[in-house]
Amino acid sequence: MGSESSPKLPVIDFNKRKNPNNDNEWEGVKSQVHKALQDYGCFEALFDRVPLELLKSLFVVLKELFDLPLQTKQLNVSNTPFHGYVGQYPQVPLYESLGINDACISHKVETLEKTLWPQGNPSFSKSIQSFAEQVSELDEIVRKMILESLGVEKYMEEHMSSSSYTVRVMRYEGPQTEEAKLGITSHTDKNIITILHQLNEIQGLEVKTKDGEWITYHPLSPHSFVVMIGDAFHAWTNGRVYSTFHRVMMRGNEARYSVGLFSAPKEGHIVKTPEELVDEQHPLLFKPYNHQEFLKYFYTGLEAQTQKFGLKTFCGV
Ligand SMILES: O=C(O)CCC(=O)C(=O)O
Ligand SMILES: [Fe+2]
Repeated sequence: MGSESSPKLPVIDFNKRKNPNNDNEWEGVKSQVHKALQDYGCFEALFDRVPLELLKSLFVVLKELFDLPLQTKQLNVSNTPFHGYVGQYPQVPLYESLGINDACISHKVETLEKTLWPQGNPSFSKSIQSFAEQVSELDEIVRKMILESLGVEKYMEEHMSSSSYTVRVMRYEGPQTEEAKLGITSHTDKNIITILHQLNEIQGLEVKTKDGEWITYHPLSPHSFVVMIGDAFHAWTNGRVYSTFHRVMMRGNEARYSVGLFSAPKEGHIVKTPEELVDEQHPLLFKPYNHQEFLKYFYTGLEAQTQKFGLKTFCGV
């Protein structure tokens, strides 16, 4: 099958300054964002406010990080499941990742830097923090556009202040064969919004459409990011935006490196759908739930092993 007939993710250009004061420009992009997140739960964003030099230095420092001894990487622990060092799983032997919680807060990132490199590695803290700061602009724009599209922008401040940012860095070993091997199992993200960037030329991310077809992501530009809805935003919007299943499939000899910014409800926060989003046509889908408790339930039970939509079993109405 030629690439022309292959399905593609919607592409949305954020490169002109998207400013709420320029109504036409903002409204045009907003309706594209709303449609893409309703239909696909994700899109490819062209977003050039993250300098290429920063992405290059991030790539260099991530190679150094994953080359550290396993015992050193395992020093990055977290109370929240799937937020510290993750790897060495027999089901996904190619996968390794490391989470940097509160990635916009300098002393938190610097503490992790000193844990991983007691002699220091300022390039790590600098590039992680700059990435988080710059990409969080896009996260905020997308969240504002969705709240406005749904007529619930009055919740914007509360929505932003009840969430925090984690950066997660990923490495997928090349399987040394052209036969596709699982990099990461098909899953929906559990957080609010995920913004992913592939740091080298190695493809692998695949997104499942509502029709069950897998779309392979081929970034159009070095400024491409994938913006993806997580379960917490799906629940909060009462299903108006869709959290999509995705996975990584690896081929060939070379390792794939990617990085993501994950906005998520703060520890202890209860995700509760605003009453304005519940009516006869849109009955409540999920009862209010504690995000942290859901993560514990999901990652300690059998749910994580299956392809089921765990939030439904946890708090579906
Ligand atoms: O590496 C990627 O492109 C995808 C990673 C991913 O799906 C995740 O970390 O949740
Ligand atoms: Fe994911």
